[in-house]
Amino acid sequence: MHRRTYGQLSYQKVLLPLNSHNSVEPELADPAFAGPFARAPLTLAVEGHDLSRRHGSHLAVDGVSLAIPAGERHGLVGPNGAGKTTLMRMLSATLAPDHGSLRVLGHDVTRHPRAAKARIGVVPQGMTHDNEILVRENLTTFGRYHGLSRRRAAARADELLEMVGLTAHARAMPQTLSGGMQRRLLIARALVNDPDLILLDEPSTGLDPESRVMLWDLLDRLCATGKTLVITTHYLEEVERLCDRVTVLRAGRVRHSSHPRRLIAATLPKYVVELDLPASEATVAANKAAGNAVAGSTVAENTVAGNTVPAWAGERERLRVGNRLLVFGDSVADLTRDLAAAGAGDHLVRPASLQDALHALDRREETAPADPAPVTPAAPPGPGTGRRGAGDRQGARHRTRRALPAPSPALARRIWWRDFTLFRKSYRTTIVPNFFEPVFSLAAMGIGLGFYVDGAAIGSSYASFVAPGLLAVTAMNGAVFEVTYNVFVRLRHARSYDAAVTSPVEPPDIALGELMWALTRCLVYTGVYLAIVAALGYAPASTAPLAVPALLPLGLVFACAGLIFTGTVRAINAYSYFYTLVLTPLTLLSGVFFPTKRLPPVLRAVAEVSPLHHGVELSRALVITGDLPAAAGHLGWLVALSLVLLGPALYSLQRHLCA
Ligand SMILES: Nc1ncnc2c1ncn2[C@@H]1O[C@H](COP(=O)(O)OP(=O)(O)OP(=O)(O)O)[C@@H](O)[C@H]1O
Repeated sequence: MHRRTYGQLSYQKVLLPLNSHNSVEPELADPAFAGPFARAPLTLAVEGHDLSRRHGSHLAVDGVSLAIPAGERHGLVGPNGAGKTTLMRMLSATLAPDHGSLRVLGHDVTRHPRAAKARIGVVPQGMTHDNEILVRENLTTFGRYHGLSRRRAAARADELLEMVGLTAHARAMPQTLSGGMQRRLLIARALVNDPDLILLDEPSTGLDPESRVMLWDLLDRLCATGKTLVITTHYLEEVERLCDRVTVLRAGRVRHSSHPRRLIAATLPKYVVELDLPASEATVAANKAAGNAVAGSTVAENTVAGNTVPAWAGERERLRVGNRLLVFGDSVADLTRDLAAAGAGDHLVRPASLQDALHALDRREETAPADPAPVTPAAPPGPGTGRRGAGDRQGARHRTRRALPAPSPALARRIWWRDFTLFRKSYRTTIVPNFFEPVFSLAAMGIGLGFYVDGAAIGSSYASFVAPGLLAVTAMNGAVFEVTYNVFVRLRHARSYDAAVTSPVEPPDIALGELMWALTRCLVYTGVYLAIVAALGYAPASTAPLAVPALLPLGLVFACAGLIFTGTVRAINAYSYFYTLVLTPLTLLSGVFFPTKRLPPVLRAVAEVSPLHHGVELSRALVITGDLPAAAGHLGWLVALSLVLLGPALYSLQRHLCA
């Protein structure tokens, strides 16, 4: 059924529409955010020179140079841990190299990551869906991150869902899809911005054979329109089938780079016959000890149909992989004749594959005298694919630093919108704790306990005293919850921010968007609570409505503090310290339930500099006494503190998302 959805018709629909300037909202159409329409003709899609990157003390990418012509399909292969994903993250402008220079689609990725990302599509290795929103919303939200208008993003999502055969699942949650369907969703998301360069990190993992063929078909069609593909995969037949060029990485270095067939031809004869060897443990051990896995070595005790291998294989190149023996030759007829003469019966003779070539090259390197120089046939024009020596890197003057971008309010609004979309669906579950908790506290502490409290000591009824204090607590709690647990889960577990930063969204945009959403919650909850307090007659001053906007700086202080804390914690349990050792004592001791002058002097001094205390006093000044000068003093203090915390909060996610 879904085969047809990959067909020519839907594909054409998907590729064409974004070339219109009208599809991107004007506020995002500036040179720094080039958007999908900045399409100068390019000869090289990727120009990387001497790229290195460490993760801690481990050198994951070590002096890699790459030149990928526009329109090329480039395969990156290598064993686990070779550095493919690290290199792909550099190409996607989400990870800066420690050393070296990298231009992608004409943009220096360390200086202008947004401009580069606007023209790149990324299919990541991990499942980085936004699991809090629906399948279709994943695509519309991502379209919004790329600057599409709401209507355009919706239309684009429908086109892409149809193309990858997920229309019937548009209203499902991503985690309910099968693994292969989830990967198709990732592929659709990568195409939202009609990218010029598509980076696919193991895209066919988890796809069934039919879906894999469909993926290849789709990639063929994308390439036919001049798009550049870079694919990492462990399926080498996929590279042979798809790629114009393959780069082989090992231990972070380029070992080989060539057209797959040229690499095979430069390494091995054209054909191979594959034979099962008797696999007695003694034989395997003896072969290993004698180094018989190496092409051309003696395999005296291995026999095929009673003949020793050398007797019929002659001087042919041989390669042992496990219990299989591969014998190579340039002529099918010769191989077949010799096998028949040896009485080996029918055997499949097949063309030598990339897998065979890489095995042979690995074995040669393992046994060759130490010579790190890679085999690099036929490099394309450009900076080349070789590796500079360690001396060159040590001599490199500059250490590459990724620019810290200023937050974009337009993109932050899209993060805010995503949170709002989620809230619209789940407000019933958050409404109870956030709306009613302060009301219950007022009823129990203010009205109930207040019956036993001498109102004369505080100059008003106890409930009137507690009500504005709880308003400040509501502002604090409303703001802080969003940037602690929720942001932590998106950052560390769901990893949906990892996906967002492959679009022009940068970590400070996410931080700003989350702060804006925290303030929205603060505004809504304090507004509703104040309305209840006023209805009960505990907000006598005419200035009381001003308390809602005036408490926003208090919310911002705690939202910034929560976000900074979130940027430092590794485990969600750490929040119990934050809530138990910081927020609870503040709530109990900052003058909400009794005047701070009742505290011992040291504790009183600490309590009275706390932002919550200033929020409580600000709230009382506006809700009870209407004392505007006193309110202005507390407000000024809170504004100053929030400005101090804002910078660190905006960059608190940078280290996690771009390192
Ligand atoms: N964020 C990180 N922190 C610490 N080490 C890392 C990080 N990312 C990668 N590494 C290490 O860097 C090396 C290269 O990892 P990378 O994921 O780039 O390899 P890969 O070739 O993509 O591997 P695979 O084929 O398994 O996906 C590995 O040793 C890995 O453990």
